[in-house]
Amino acid sequence: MSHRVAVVYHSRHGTVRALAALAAEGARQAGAEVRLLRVTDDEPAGHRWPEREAVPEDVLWADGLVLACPTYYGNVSSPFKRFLESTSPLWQRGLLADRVATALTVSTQRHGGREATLTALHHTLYHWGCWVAGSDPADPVTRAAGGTPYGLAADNRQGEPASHERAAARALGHRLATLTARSRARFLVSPAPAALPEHGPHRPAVEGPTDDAAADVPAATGRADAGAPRAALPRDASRPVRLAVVHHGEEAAVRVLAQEIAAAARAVGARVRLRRVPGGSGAASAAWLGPAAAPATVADIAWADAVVFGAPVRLGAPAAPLLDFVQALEPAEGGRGPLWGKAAGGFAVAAARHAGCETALLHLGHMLLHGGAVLVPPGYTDPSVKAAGGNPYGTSHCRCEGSLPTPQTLAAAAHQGRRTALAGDLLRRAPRSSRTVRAGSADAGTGPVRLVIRSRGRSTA
Ligand SMILES: Cc1cc2nc3c(=O)[nH]c(=O)nc-3n(C[C@H](O)[C@H](O)[C@H](O)COP(=O)(O)O)c2cc1C
Repeated sequence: MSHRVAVVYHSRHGTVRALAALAAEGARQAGAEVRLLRVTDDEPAGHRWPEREAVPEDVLWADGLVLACPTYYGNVSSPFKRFLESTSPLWQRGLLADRVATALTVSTQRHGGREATLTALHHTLYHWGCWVAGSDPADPVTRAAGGTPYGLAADNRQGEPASHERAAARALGHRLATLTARSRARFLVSPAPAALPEHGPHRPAVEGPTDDAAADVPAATGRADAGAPRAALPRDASRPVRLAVVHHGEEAAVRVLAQEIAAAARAVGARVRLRRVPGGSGAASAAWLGPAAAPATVADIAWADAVVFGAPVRLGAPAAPLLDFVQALEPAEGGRGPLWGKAAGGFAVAAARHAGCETALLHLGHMLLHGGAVLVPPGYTDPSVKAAGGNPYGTSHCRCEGSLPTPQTLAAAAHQGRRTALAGDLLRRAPRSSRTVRAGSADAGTGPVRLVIRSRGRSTA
């Protein structure tokens, strides 16, 4: 059974529809089974396009999604937003997570809110727990179509897109379907969450200078691996998945979150490099945190299959040294940089509850899309996310809750570490015929290695 892509569009005058149809064509060329579906316009005199009306169950059916709508006042058009909101009962049951998804929009003014619309569509996808892919920044058709890596942003041409936009739409559908095929090589396999650690002075979850040389040795004293399986990742014949955890900031909260993410990924079988971006004015490190991680290099990102970045929040964005480091990953024009095609995400530490953790993580996400990464946000894919304050964009801690992350936030960080490693492992593999692994089957594991097999709510309807 091939992978399934739903292309859902709203279009009043036909331009979005034309591009959506081309994205569907590109997805089919990449081997996907495709549904092209419309959201009905609310203009009584508007067109009634012939495609079937989308229903929430189409999202359930799909492994991959292209969300396509016009830009209205710098935002998602209201009929399309209504469709997104109609999925709420499925979202509440956690059934929309782990689709690979991308976005497409059209506006009349070149700078009239297209990027705002694309990123607004991403926000919904983060809440669903989907993986967010943009257009390929290394593909010449992306540059020819205006260069946004957030999806496709095209001119309003009354139903007749220009040839460079047609090519970009096809390429977007093709890329989405290719990534989707990888993502569903198997259902995601998540380890059972470890018991919440006790609050108090944090014992480093990853000890000493951490690098891949030590990475095959499970963390001996860490809390993140307590009760977690030792070999939960579906093993590739060649090597385990590699995760780089790159943080800036010496303060305890940042370091502890980075260590927790690293240890949790290591506990499910990933090789991990915990790295630090030096510079700036961070609070001094506490001695009990152990030696500082080695400085991050571009080679660490090139080595990794998945990356989690973290930093303190400064003025609503990640602190400048981390931004500098991510900027340095930008490839030469037309090339693929070290982030390209990899699973990526972030965590943030702010001074106050609403002082920029969300904006910092969204900002980081934009940068990662410029590198061609696939964003793997936590969404609400684990109870720990809501217990930690419910940030679906990445793990976040505010110093108003203490200098150290709460046990709930540590659990959310551990979940993000496992999830990002698992996604990285799937994305690095070539598509292959998949075997459905069902909860409760022998494949689900027995004894001390207990796996939670989470079906993605894939519908056969
Ligand atoms: C209510 C409304 C709001 C709009 N807001 C914007 C806008 O913020 N920026 C812009 O450039 N175009 C704006 N437009 C123009 C639409 O983006 C354009 O008509 C649409 O993308 C065409 O797509 P379609 O051919 O698929 O209907 C707006 C149009 C309407 C009807």
